[in-house]
This record gives sequence, C-alpha cells and structure tokens, in this order.
Amino acid sequence: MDPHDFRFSTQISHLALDIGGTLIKLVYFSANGDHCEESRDGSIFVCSGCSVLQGRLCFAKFETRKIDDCLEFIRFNILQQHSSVQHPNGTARDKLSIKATGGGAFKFADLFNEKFGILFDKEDEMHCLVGGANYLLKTVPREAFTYLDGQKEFVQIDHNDLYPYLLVNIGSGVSMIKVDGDGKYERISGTSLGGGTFLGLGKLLTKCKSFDELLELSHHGNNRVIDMLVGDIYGGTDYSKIGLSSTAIASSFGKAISDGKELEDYQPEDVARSLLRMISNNIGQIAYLNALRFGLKSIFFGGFFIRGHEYTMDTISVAVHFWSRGEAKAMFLTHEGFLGALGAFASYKDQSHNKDLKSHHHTLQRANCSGDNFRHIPVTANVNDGETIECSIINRV
Ligand SMILES: Nc1ncnc2c1ncn2[C@@H]1O[C@H](COP(=O)(O)OP(=O)(O)O)[C@@H](O)[C@H]1O
Ligand SMILES: CC(C)(COP(=O)(O)O)[C@@H](O)C(=O)NCCC(=O)O
Repeated sequence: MDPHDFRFSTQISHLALDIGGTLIKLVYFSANGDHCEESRDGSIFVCSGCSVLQGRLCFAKFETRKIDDCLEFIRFNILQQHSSVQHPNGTARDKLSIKATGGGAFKFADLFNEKFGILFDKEDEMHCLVGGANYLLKTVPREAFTYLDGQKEFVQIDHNDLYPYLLVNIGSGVSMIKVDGDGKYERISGTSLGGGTFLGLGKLLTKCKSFDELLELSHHGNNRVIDMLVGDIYGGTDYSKIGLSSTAIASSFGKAISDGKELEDYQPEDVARSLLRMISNNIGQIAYLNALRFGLKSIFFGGFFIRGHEYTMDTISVAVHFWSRGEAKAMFLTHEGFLGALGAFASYKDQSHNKDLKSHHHTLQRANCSGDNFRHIPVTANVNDGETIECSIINRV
C-alpha cells in the first residue's frame, strides 16, 4: 500500500486529534452503515438532497511520549480499515483529512506527513476547547454534573442561560477561559501548576510509574500526615475569627519542615494524597478568583487531570464553595478530557459547510481500553476509551 495514498470508506470518515503535553486524544466518527434521508427523531432539519449518516463518535487516548502506539492505532484501526472496505455504492473514496489541535499538531506534523502522507488541518487549541465544551453542553444530555460530599448530580443546561461561563481546562498546565458564546471567548488566566505537576512531582516523590498508580495511591492516603493544619498551629483549635476550622490545611506539605523525617519515612499514599489535594485546591481557588473577577457563576472543569476521580472533584468543589461562600458552582463534564479533540472534530462543520454534526443522544457504553491495550490488536471502531456519543453527520450535496 502506498503510504501517501490513504483513503477511507464511509465506515470511519472523520478523525480529530488533540496532541497535548501529556496525552493524545482521538475522536473519530464510526458510521453504522445506515444512510437515511431524514433523522429518526425529527430533531435535525434535513434539506432536500441531503443524506444523514448515522453513527457514533468514538474516543481513545494515548500517552504523547508513546506516540508510536498512537500511530499504530491509527494505521491498524482507522487507515487500514478504511483502505480495506469498499464504499457500498462503488463511488470514489474521499481522501482522509485529519483535524489536529494542541501543541503536538505543530510538533508532530512532519511525523504524520512522513509516516502516512497526511497533512494536518490545524485548529487553534483554545478555540477547540471552547467548541468542544459548547458542543457537549448544548447537545449531549447528562454531560455536566456537580460533585459534592460524594453526591453526583447531573445539571440541566438551560441553553438560554449558559453564557457567560468559566472553562477551566486542567491538562499538563491549566487554561482558564471566559466563554461568552460560540466562538466568543477570552483566555483570562492560567497556571503552570496542573496535571503535569501532579504527575511529575508524584513520580519523583512516590516512585510510582503511572498516573493511575498515583491516583490509586492517593485514594488510600491521609494528607494530614504531611500537611500542616490550622489545628497543628493553633493547638488543636479553630481560628474561627477568620473562618478557618482546625482541620483546614494551613500549609500543604508543611509538616515535613519539623517532623525530622526523610521522604522515605512517609508513606507514598500520604504523599500522593497531599499532592492531589494541593494541586486541586490551588486550581479551585484560582478558578474561583477568576470567576469573581468577571462575575461568572458557572465554572466547568475539564481536562484529563480530573479523570472522574471523586476525591479530585470533591476537593475542587469544596475549594470553589469555600472561597465563593457558596455563590459559585464547580461543574464537571463526562467527556472531560476530550474537549479539544471534540472541538477540532466540530470544526469540520465550520469549514466545509457541507457537513453538519448533530448528536441524538449518547450511549452508555464504556469500554476500558487504553492505548497500551490496542497496540497489536486490530480492533474495530466500537472499542472506545470514553463514552461514545451517538450522532449523525449531514452530508449536503
Ligand atoms: N493515563 C494517563 N497518563 C498520564 N497522565 C494522565 C493519564 N490520565 C490522566 N492524566 C492526567 O491528565 C493530565 C493530562 O491531561 P490532558 O487534558 O490530556 O492534557 P494535555 O493536553 O496537556 O496532554 C496529565 O498531566 C495527568 O495529570
Ligand atoms: C500551554 C498550554 C495551553 C498547553 O496546553 P496543555 O497541553 O497543557 O493542555 C497549557 O499548558 C497552559 O495553559 N499552561 C499554563 C501557562 C500559564 O498560563 O502560566
């Protein structure tokens, strides 16, 4: 097969990549093979001569440092599949264009061109994050939720009262974006203390090898062993005059100053817990301060740092609740890590004007496959890393 002549069938017709500092996220459209002239539920306006391609958005992720696994996944599961399946009506196949965003869209553009003869159609990262968040909030039911005191509650999004909101994307670093509408946004802040900091420091301090291992460790730890609490300073009592309870953290990792202990004397679980709390708390606080700056009541948190982890979400929620005195709400997204990739995907619509993306509803399938599992298995497109989203693509002719 000529690597410079990749083509695709109707099975997987669109692919978007978000190549970040730590992870590569993929979103691709897998058609069911059903074409219809009008939508099932009438929710899509279909013009004459249009056809609706039914299918699902599928998700996968890989570590950026293992980009070869991602390339193999694309070769086995997307490109090879495309080239081996005949278009049902025998017409010429279209050439695959890949939407790409994130820093890696620049850094790895040559690699993709050399390997596959594919030129990235590059999209701006902030634009994609906003596009992805707006797409999810406006079209996917049960996407946003709050998490406080162990209670997850889905949020009903009022389309007329969505904007403005603050989008906090916690990837390797953190971006904070004020969103005023479709394509209307401003990056108002950021911090370099993000998911990369948690993972990097965590690896150094606990010797654990992966994010999942670090997260699992943190689950079993007790941050009070290392964090200096208000009570440690105030002889066990609250500092009620300024609203600090004795159990509030006065200084993250502060006990290590005077404990006379070496790193080895601490349990890695406790270190991981303190670290997770420190990063989450700090982001929650900075997010709230930025929401305050612009009078924003809704704060949506995305990015793969969150990973649906209860303690992370709880800590962020408590920070937002504490600092806003209950005025602002932290909300999370089911497809948290795929905002950029989804936004890049949605930009097919922005540019071509002959394809439109609408989601009917999302399925509840969750297949737990990481890039590592895919490596030598030519899987079909119904294996996903996140929840699939059932959707249609309208082809206007
Ligand atoms: N499987 C994983 N491997 C590495 N980091 C992970 C993983 N899952 C979650 N993370 C966390 O998510 C962060 C990356 O989030 P992401 O939104 O993908 O950002 P980026 O676009 O910078 O790669 C990591 O820094 C880490 O804290
Ligand atoms: C540079 C980035 C936009 C890259 O995005 P990422 O790969 O971290 O998702 C992000 O890391 C960031 O916003 N860092 C914070 C930089 C700052 O505002 O201090």
